[in-house]
Amino acid sequence: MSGTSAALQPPADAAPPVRHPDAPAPGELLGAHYGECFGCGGAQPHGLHLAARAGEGVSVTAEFTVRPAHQGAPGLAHGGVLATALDETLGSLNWLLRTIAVTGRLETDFARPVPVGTVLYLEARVTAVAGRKIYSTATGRIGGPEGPVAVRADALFVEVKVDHFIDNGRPEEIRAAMNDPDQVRRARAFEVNP
Ligand SMILES: CCCCCCCC/C=C\CCCCCCCC(=O)SCCNC(=O)CCNC(=O)[C@H](O)C(C)(C)COP(=O)(O)OP(=O)(O)OC[C@H]1O[C@@H](n2cnc3c(N)ncnc32)[C@H](O)[C@@H]1OP(=O)(O)O
Repeated sequence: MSGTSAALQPPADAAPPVRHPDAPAPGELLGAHYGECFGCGGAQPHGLHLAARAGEGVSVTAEFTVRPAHQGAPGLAHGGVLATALDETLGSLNWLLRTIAVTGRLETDFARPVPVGTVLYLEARVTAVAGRKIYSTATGRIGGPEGPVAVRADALFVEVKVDHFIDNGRPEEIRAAMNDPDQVRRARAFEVNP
């Protein structure tokens, strides 16, 4: 079963997404947006360590290997972890729009069980943009990049300013991020006209 609720249908005045002229080239690894990120950061031992690459247009591909720390049922990936992999892949589309956006809504279909040890081959693309609202879709395949779809998601991301994090994040992590030149550079790389 699959489907998208009315909240994820782009409005009539939505526009096709525009790849930012300074977006990373197709094939380029995007790297982590934050080292402590559970989805993509290298500093989280049990994190997903998801590695995303720019694709054509406003699309990305990514791979995530399911490890024992990601189990829900014995030997199978936890659904929430798989949703995280989809969320993170969709979030990495920000690099191509050069927009900072956070997930407002994420609708996920779980079509097949995903065993520990599996490589999940993810693909995501932006389908439409309406003001601050960014509509996107993703799939995760198993057995290879052309294998059967195990999970899929449709999402609405909402554009925010860097202040969203500064105002809402715990002060110690925000302070550390603002004192880290690499982090400041990465945050700026997400912004239009940095
Ligand atoms: C230098 C130091 C600083 C460090 C900087 C670090 C840079 C890092 C760079 C990049 C980070 C990227 C991270 C990616 C990680 C993966 C993605 C995630 O997991 S993100 C985490 C989970 N998501 C949240 O925590 C959002 C929590 N929610 C909110 O904060 C708000 O609800 C927010 C921002 C989503 C919207 O709030 P509003 O007050 O700004 O705007 P309103 O008016 O409510 O919504 C705008 C439009 O969107 C629709 N909308 C909002 N939420 C919706 C929903 N759930 N369903 C449908 N529509 C929704 C509304 O109906 C409205 O539409 P109409 O303009 O009226 O047409």
